[in-house]
Amino acid sequence: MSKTIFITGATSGFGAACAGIFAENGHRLVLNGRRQERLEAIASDLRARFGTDSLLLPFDVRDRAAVTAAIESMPAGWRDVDVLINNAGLALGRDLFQDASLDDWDQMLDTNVKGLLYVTRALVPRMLERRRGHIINLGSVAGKEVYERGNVYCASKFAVDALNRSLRIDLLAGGIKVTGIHPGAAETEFSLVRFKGDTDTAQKVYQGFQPLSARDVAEVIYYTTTLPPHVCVNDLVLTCTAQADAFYFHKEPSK
Ligand SMILES: NC(=O)C1=CN([C@@H]2O[C@H](COP(=O)(O)OP(=O)(O)OC[C@H]3O[C@@H](n4cnc5c(N)ncnc54)[C@H](OP(=O)(O)O)[C@@H]3O)[C@@H](O)[C@H]2O)C=CC1
Ligand SMILES: O=CCS(=O)(=O)O
Repeated sequence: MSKTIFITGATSGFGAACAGIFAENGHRLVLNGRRQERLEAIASDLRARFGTDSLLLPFDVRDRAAVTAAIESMPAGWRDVDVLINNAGLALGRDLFQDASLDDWDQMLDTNVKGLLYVTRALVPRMLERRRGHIINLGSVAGKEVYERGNVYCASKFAVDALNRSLRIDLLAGGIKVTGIHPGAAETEFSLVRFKGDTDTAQKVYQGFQPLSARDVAEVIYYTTTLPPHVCVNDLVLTCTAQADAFYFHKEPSK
């Protein structure tokens, strides 16, 4: 049965890979991100390859009024969202607490925590009316353990972890599934964003080991949506084989 899958941050990385895997499997998509031209290119590619129907909602998840207006503007036939993937997010900087930028902190907390809350709060009432829905929130290994210079990014992902647990309790009687997905290092645009366009520094993050790909993460997310209605993956940490936790990697020296 075709489901409606709402993906935030679908212009890149995990979000774009999720769009691809759900399209391949016959589902229709509500795609969000700030870069409208990328959303259009992804939707057009998926329509050509799989005949996928997509509704594009290009808004900034930090803008509460824009989130509400976009979700209220969804045509009637699109409002029954079966799976919400709260994926939009970012890290900015890798600085000691005392050196870090307050603007970076604001952007991380506003996107990773408040953006997730705004989108979820707008979609949950209809899920509860239908007694059906699956909310999948992208946390991180950084939301399970803190690391040096991770301070506010880690805090934002610990907040996601807390919200997963809290939502699961509050929505329990409504029959809504809540899944936390916590990837380790994955090569996407994440490090390029974190290091503000410094490609050398971004590439060094992934040297000496094979990181997860966006597709690896999307396949695991997709799997959690294929289980019977009475089965929910509550919390899932996935790393590449060369990563044990937020700190420990096995890296081969560069040749
Ligand atoms: N890559 C990694 O190693 C890991 C990443 N994560 C988390 O996974 C999620 C996806 O990251 P990843 O795919 O790697 O990174 P990317 O940078 O490749 O993708 C991030 C996506 O988020 C969107 N986004 C960022 N800010 C906003 C905003 N204010 N409003 C709407 N969309 C926004 C971007 O779209 P646009 O710029 O067009 O708005 C983009 O589509 C993030 O939450 C990240 O923290 C977790 C663990 C590991
Ligand atoms: O969330 C992303 C992974 S890491 O950079 O914090 O290890």
